[in-house]
Amino acid sequence: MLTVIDHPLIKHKLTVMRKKDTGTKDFRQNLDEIGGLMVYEITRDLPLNPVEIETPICPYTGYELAKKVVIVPILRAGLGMVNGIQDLIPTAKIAHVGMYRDEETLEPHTYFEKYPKNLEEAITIVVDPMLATGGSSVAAIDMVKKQGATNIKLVCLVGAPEGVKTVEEAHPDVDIYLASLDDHLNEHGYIVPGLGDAGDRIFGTK
Ligand SMILES: O=P(O)(O)OC[C@H]1O[C@H](OP(=O)(O)OP(=O)(O)O)[C@H](O)[C@@H]1O
Ligand SMILES: O=c1cc[nH]c(=O)[nH]1
Ligand SMILES: [Mg+2]
Repeated sequence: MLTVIDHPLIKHKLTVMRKKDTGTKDFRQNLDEIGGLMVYEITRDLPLNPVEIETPICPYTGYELAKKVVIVPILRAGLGMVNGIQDLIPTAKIAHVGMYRDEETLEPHTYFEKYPKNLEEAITIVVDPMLATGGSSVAAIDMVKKQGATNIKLVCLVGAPEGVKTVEEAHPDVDIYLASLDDHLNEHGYIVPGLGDAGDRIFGTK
């Protein structure tokens, strides 16, 4: 299922990121902040266990998260979303999936993967600012499923309808969250209106 998170703060910050004159520092900071704001929506259905505690006044049955959360950034650009999410879920473990998209074929190529143990028991949150053709996200979800992950969420900033369709068809069990569903892909596979190359803008490589 696709959820587009509709929030004035996210819209404001995403507009700053879309501006071509926004520099690396502000781009990164706004991405970080949007990651944090998206967490509320992403975590709305996290299961809880009851836990017995003592307040200063009396015994109380409270709650704690029932499952481990694993964040899986798709390198490089996905790294820009990790801090904002981890700030709110400090116990989250981080996996890494390194992937680049071939500029001609638009096919994803994997160059790194590293996971924490027991993904099958975790809530796995795959993050990448850009969902364009969907090739990278589908490949990353294939990889975490191979590691045993069953409860998977895909969190992107900007998505194209083409990419959403591709992920939905390949992985109908995965919930997709976006800050914006954009219009289309151009002839180079870039999202329109989009925000350009997220990795280059985060790391200042262009
Ligand atoms: O949906 P897709 O068509 O697969 O495109 C999206 C992918 O492209 C970008 O990564 P890129 O290959 O530029 O690598 P980078 O993060 O290192 O810049 C982006 O961060 C996604 O991972
Ligand atoms: O628009 C796009 C498409 C793929 N990757 C990006 O960084 N931006
Ligand atoms: Mg890039």
